[in-house]
Amino acid sequence: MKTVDKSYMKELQTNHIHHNLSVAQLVEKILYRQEGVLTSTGAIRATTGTYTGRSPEDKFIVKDKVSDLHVNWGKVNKPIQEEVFNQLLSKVINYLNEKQEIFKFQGFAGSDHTYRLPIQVINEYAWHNLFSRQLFITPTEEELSKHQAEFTVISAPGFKADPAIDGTNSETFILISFKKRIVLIGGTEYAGEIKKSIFSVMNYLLPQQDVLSMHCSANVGQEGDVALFFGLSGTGKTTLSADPYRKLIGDDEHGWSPNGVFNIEGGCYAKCINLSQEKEPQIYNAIRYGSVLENVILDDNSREPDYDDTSLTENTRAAYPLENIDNIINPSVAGHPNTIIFLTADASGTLPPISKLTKEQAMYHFLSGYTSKLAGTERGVTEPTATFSACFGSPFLPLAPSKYAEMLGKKIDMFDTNVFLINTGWTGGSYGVGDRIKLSFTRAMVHSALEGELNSIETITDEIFGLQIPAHVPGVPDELLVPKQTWGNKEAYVKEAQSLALKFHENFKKFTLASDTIKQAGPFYKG
Ligand SMILES: Nc1ncnc2c1ncn2[C@@H]1O[C@H](COP(=O)(O)OP(=O)(O)O)[C@@H](O)[C@H]1O
Ligand SMILES: C=C(OP(=O)(O)O)C(=O)O
Ligand SMILES: [Mn+2]
Repeated sequence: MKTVDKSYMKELQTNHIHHNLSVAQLVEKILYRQEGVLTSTGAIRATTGTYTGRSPEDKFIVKDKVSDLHVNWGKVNKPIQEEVFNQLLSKVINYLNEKQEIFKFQGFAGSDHTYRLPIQVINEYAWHNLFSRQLFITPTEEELSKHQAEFTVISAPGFKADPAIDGTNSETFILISFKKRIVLIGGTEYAGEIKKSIFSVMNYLLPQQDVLSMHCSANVGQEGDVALFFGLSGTGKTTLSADPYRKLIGDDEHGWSPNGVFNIEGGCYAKCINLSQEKEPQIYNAIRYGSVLENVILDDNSREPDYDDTSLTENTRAAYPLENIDNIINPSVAGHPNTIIFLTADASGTLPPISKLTKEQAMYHFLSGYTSKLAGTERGVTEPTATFSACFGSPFLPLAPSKYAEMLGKKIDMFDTNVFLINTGWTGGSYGVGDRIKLSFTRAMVHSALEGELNSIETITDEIFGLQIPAHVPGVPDELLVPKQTWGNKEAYVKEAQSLALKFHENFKKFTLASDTIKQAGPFYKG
């Protein structure tokens, strides 16, 4: 049991806290408090005002004796002083004390009992408390009776900071103190901050216990074969892990321990943009009583969601517990991965839709974490922007990327895991000219990879990226597999691909400590 400084709890008045309200009670509160409305699906719909995605610029880690030893300070992990944190904490507590009622959820992060973290979330809003209940792991009554939180999230979106006085970047702040074991959130109603901040915490704590924490989804096949899908936001983790032929472990955050893989969460947080029953039936059907729709537009009368309407944001979301998906594995633990898929939504349209990576290429691409940020999930991103996000999740990694990469490398070696790179982005040209590759084709590629159909198939070497492209994938036209063949203008293709190759090399310069074999596993084209 960790020692937790709970002195702040003394200042938080408790008589107005609703503890562990059930889903039904929370739904009732949300409606009564007019925080949200009931939709035709049975789900609640809430809107979040200005902030409809994460605010990475507003996220800080408290610099103290504890964090200073471990945190990889820089653009992602920006330091904030202890005094600044303490002052904001007491302001937020005063703010919450003035509320008539607030909401507390107690549960866990981590479905493997050996590694789980008892957490509590204190919310200003009932709908955020419902979100927390659905996204984290709900305790049994017995577990609840013994529950002692080892990390606390305090979320007070109605409290806005004054950067000049409070020392924040804006009115919004997401502050993590590893010493006090508190996440303090203010100014933003985007619910994703709540789950992703605990993910950041797990990315700090799990590696210390020899567990690799991963920004990936996971599922398990009929033979018990486990697949991981790494990828930044919008690359397809949630969509591709929901698969009628495979049991879902989780859609976003996992640990890989000496026992195997486990989900950190108890629910999913799916994008709703253009959601259809036909293309994504599992997710569509998961949206029902107890689910939370965020920034989805409804028809005024029928209250039917219009998933094509992006007038509030492209980052519309549905939060629901894992049990809302038909085929899941419960508890969300499984063995060691047989196959790892790196997902990238390449807006340049030059990476092959699927390629098989050598171990060195796997390490190279894991460290690179190339994708295009898609509109909506982060503040300020309005069109696809090329980005390199180490380990496919750098916004959430307090430690140096090499820490996670070393652990992954060892595990891939130990379990002889196959690794593929799948481009769920553009084909036939870059963003604006080409199209996003059809989901049905990506699904066919994923199936072939997971069924082992591509392990001994003939391959074509990509001249620019040096990637091994399978010459045939059942259910996918051959010409789609080689990007150059899909482009009308071959010269434009070469220019675009070479430009991306150079971006890879430029980005990789910072990994000075990587071995030569890994450094050499990058694109063939070097300028
Ligand atoms: N070929 C494709 N592969 C995966 N997703 C696709 C594809 N084409 C379109 N999409 C859409 O892209 C989005 C992927 O988002 P999601 O699965 O939520 O990503 P993540 O969980 O990695 O953030 C979904 O809205 C999905 O419908
Ligand atoms: C919730 C998020 O993750 P993802 O888009 O990967 O589902 C997020 O990045 O805010
Ligand atoms: Mn997701």
